[in-house]
Amino acid sequence: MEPEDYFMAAAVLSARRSRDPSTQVGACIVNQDKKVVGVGYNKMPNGCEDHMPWSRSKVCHAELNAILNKNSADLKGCSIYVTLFPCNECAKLIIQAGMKEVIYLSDKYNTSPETQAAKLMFKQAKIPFRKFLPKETEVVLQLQSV
Ligand SMILES: Nc1ccn([C@H]2C[C@H](O)[C@@H](COP(=O)(O)O)O2)c(=O)n1
Ligand SMILES: [Zn+2]
Repeated sequence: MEPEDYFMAAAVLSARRSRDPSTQVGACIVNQDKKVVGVGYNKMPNGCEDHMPWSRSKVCHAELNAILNKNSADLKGCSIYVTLFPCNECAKLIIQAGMKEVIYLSDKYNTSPETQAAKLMFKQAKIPFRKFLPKETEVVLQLQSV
């Protein structure tokens, strides 16, 4: 499997863990040695999921969780693979973490103020973003041994 397909597949698989009834988002952070250093998905804060109804305003975004789940000292020069274009709040985190590029699958909220603001900040911070173009369009996982 091509490395980039693997990294986006990791983001897609991570998104499968989200309990968001409407949009499941995954993120996978990769360092300059092409090693995965953090993955995450959108979820309610730890310990809150069973006590509060799902709320968009309280959810921790996939990018935030991937950053907080990092297994390296810092994320400078890393790439982030996301299944949905980052919002303005996540864009700030990505910029401040020193990441070097954003690769996204969906841009379904392209016209929203949050996405427009995120794009403006990435441009000003000179962080390129590009739509993911897969080599393989489908990954089949067999989890049962035969
Ligand atoms: N870059 C993003 C954008 C959104 N999310 C999360 C936040 C919500 O859980 C969901 C969006 O819900 P919708 O407005 O489609 O009902 O996705 C994220 O984690 N990262
Ligand atoms: Zn966000």
